[in-house]
Amino acid sequence: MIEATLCFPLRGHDAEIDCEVLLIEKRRGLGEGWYNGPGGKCEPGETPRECAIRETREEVGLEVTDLEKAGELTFLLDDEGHTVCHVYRTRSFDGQPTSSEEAHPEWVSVGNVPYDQMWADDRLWLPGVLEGKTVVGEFRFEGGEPLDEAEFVDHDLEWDVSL
Ligand SMILES: Nc1nc2c([nH]c(=O)n2[C@H]2C[C@H](O)[C@@H](COP(=O)(O)OP(=O)(O)OP(=O)(O)O)O2)c(=O)[nH]1
Repeated sequence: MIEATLCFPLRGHDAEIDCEVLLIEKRRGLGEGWYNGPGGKCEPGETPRECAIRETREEVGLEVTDLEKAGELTFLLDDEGHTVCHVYRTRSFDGQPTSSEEAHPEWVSVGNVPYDQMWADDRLWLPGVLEGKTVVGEFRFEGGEPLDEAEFVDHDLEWDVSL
């Protein structure tokens, strides 16, 4: 199974109207053209936390620290494990988000996340993650590779788990 990560940097107050999340518009690869958090596949020998920090640096030039584990998501494609994705959030970072070949960063109000331009499952778990909850989820897709062209058919979520 592919091991991957997502990191959601947050800034502002906890109240929904004030708080913003750094999303990227993905410019290539899986999920191209959609919004997501910075992240990507783990390299050999790398921990998911190290991967999330590296991917955020490579994609948007931000040095994130104090990552809090917020979720563990398993994506099944045609009943086989395809990707396990480790989800982090953080309020600690240095630098200014900068566009790269892979990603165009954008601060978005957490009440205004463009779920209609994201993976179909994100509206089910990302709001809770941005509110500070933890989640373990399983998401079933059907229709063959690539995952981002398969159909999202079913899910199972457990909240407030210890990760
Ligand atoms: N928000 C969200 N992200 C997902 C879903 N499924 C899924 O693989 N991802 C994430 C995990 C990874 O961060 C990212 C895919 O990895 P990636 O960005 O490295 O993919 P890529 O094909 O561009 O890889 P690369 O060749 O550039 O290394 O998409 C999903 O359903 N929702």
